[in-house]
Amino acid sequence: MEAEEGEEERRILKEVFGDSSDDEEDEDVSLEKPYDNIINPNPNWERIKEINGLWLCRDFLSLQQQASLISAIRNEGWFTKVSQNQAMRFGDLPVWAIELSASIREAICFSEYVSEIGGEETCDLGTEETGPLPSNLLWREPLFDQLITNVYQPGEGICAHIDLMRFEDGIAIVSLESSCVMHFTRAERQFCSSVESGEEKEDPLNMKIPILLIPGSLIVMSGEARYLWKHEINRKQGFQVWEGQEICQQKRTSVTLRKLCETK
Ligand SMILES: O=C(O)CCC(=O)C(=O)O
Ligand SMILES: [Fe+2]
Repeated sequence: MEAEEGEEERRILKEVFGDSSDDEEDEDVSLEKPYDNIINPNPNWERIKEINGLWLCRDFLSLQQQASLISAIRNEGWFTKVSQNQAMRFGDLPVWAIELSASIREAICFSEYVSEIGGEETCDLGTEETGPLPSNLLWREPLFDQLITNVYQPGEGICAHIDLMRFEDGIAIVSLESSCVMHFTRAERQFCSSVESGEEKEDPLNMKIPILLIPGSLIVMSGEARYLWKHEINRKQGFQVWEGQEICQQKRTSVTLRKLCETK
């Protein structure tokens, strides 16, 4: 069984990177490495303009890093049966998750952000107002001490929710294996009554904001995005639509990193 799994991993790596048997340069694609920590030197961050505190980095992990992260998760042995679809860790995280947290911090603090302040495009280096995480969260220690890995089969998702208050502000989600659309809706939806009919009409601001999470992408939520908006992944027929096309669903894995609130 283990030998079969090793064979399967080699087959996937070969599919992603080609046959590297005689190529010395490719020898660092090692299954032994917990997680390949060479970060993208220039990740592209996108501020989601409708939602304060929501940032998306589509090119956070290279194909190689995604493969080594998937391999590290698989090596944990958490998901040996199809019925196992979630694993949580608190406190001391696996080495690959500590390295992933370090990569998240680096991707945030070494990037330049294009943001719109007063209608003008400006480039800022991770300042409180413009970066994916305010500096008090970015530099806390540890950045994250709680991990959830979720595995979703086609059709499976997660209901609209706000993450529990026992977690601090500043939450990161890394997507792997396949794309999905995550929808954000305001936690307190507002209604206004129509004078004529007495019916409740939804405020136009009560939008549902779709975000495409591709494999290797990272989203970071803080402030309003974390506390005032719910997020959900509805993978029922008709909900996973992007640019007018229903996404072809496959197995998806995600890694959510959070920090537990201090207990008094
Ligand atoms: O799988 C995801 O992308 C989201 C997971 C999530 O929202 C959670 O675990 O709270
Ligand atoms: Fe969540």
